[in-house]
Amino acid sequence: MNSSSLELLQRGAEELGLDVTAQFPAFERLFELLQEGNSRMNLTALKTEEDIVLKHFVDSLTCLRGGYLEGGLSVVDLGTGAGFPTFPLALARPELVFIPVDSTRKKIDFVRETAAQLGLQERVMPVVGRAEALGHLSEHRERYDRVVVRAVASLPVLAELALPLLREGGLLVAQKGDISADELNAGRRAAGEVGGKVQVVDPFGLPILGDARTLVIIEKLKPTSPKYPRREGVPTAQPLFWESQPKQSR
Ligand SMILES: C[S@@+](CC[C@H](N)C(=O)[O-])C[C@H]1O[C@@H](n2cnc3c(N)ncnc32)[C@H](O)[C@@H]1O
Repeated sequence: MNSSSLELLQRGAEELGLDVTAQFPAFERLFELLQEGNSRMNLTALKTEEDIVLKHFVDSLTCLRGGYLEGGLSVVDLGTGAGFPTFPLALARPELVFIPVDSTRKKIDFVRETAAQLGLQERVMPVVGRAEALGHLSEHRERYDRVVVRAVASLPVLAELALPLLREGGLLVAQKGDISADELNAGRRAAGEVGGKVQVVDPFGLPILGDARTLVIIEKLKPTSPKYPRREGVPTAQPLFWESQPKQSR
């Protein structure tokens, strides 16, 4: 990465109250591995250094707003893709343990290899699978402190997929774009249905670029009914309380 990209990374991080200068070599290695991986498979549509720095690295770091990811927590990254937001968060917060989850095996293989290359294999432990299935397995159900999610689905879908994985008192940290009142309303009702409550809605601008983002925090208040998550594909095809809406990833 060139020096202006590193400067952008630090400027973006500073806007979030972070100093990532000590992690520059690791971010540079992550950038290289992403480019190598992208030449073998389609990992990300973002190709320029500036886009990757701002729209992947800094964008992922915004999940740290509000301090909901602090302390020695276990954090599921649901629908991690090429490892976002896991990698930037794991580099910035050495006390967190991540369980990146994705239904696509080749993406999880990439995340596992990248974690090893970055020396993060002790606290980045990827799992291949669909949230609909993992949410019913005793080794994953109601086990985790946090679920973090970026660019995967609408809020009611995220509530149904994530809340079963959280222990009581755990939090879903959903990083969204500009969320509509209808989506938020459906998300609130869905959260209630699966044992949670929307506690915080925090709209903000992506550092440097200003693109609209919203951090939505849902707290798990009581056990999720065993009927959730519904079987594979149903949460997305028929989102709770929002059935007429189109599929959405941000
Ligand atoms: C648009 S990508 C976003 C990836 C990453 N979070 C990011 O911000 O770059 C969505 C990812 O979620 C995964 N995904 C979607 N639904 C899923 C589910 N029900 N269970 C597990 N993974 C899922 C997809 O395979 C895909 O890799």
